[in-house]
Amino acid sequence: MGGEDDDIPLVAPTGGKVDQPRIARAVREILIAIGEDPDRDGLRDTPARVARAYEEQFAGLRQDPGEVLTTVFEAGHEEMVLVKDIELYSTCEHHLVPFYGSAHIGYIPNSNGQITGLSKLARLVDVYARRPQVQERLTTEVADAVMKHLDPRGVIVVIEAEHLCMTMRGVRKPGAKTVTSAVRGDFRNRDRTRAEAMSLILSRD
Ligand SMILES: Nc1nc2c(ncn2[C@@H]2O[C@H](COP(=O)(O)OP(=O)(O)OP(=O)(O)O)[C@@H](O)[C@H]2O)c(=O)[nH]1
Ligand SMILES: [Zn+2]
Repeated sequence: MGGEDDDIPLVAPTGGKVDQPRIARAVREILIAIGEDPDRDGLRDTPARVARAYEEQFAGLRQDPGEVLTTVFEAGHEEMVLVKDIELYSTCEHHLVPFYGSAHIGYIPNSNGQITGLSKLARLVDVYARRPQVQERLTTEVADAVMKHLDPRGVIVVIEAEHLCMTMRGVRKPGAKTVTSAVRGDFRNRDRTRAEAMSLILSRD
């Protein structure tokens, strides 16, 4: 890669924030490169706006999944807990365009009956979704975080998503859905447990 910005060091932003001025400069460059006038009325504020949007879109890079799953109760419940249809929005790391869909997370608490707040599972999805991602890694990262922080007997994560990089450009196949799963512990070892979770996930009511 050449260009006048070669002397800018490749360092991660500090202070828990993205480097907004740097993003704004880069977006201005992109606008020029596509043949736009970055100083016309409609675009003048766009570089700064994109920088602010990226602050939110990539906030997960600076969040610790362990902090999200801290609220752990002992409820004595040792059967499956399943939160389904968790809406998710992420950014494809190949094209930096969105992919979006639903995540479903089921787990079986350990013999201490340790459970977490239901909202924490949805927050966990956001921590990993708000990063440049591929769907497979998003799925395994959520599963591994639940295993690590809740120490359950098993976890299953299923994600269904549509990728705008396959819809608005490239192969252009609107409606194509990618389904990924990650199973750990009892969900991996016991066919009936996995089948029960899948039938609950696939039931549409
Ligand atoms: N496995 C996987 N692939 C993804 C994901 N998001 C996007 N892709 C794919 O990443 C691939 C990148 O392929 P490349 O050939 O390097 O890029 P490209 O020339 O833009 O490819 P096309 O999209 O086919 O035009 C494409 O096939 C995308 O569909 C994802 O979450 N998981
Ligand atoms: Zn893509």
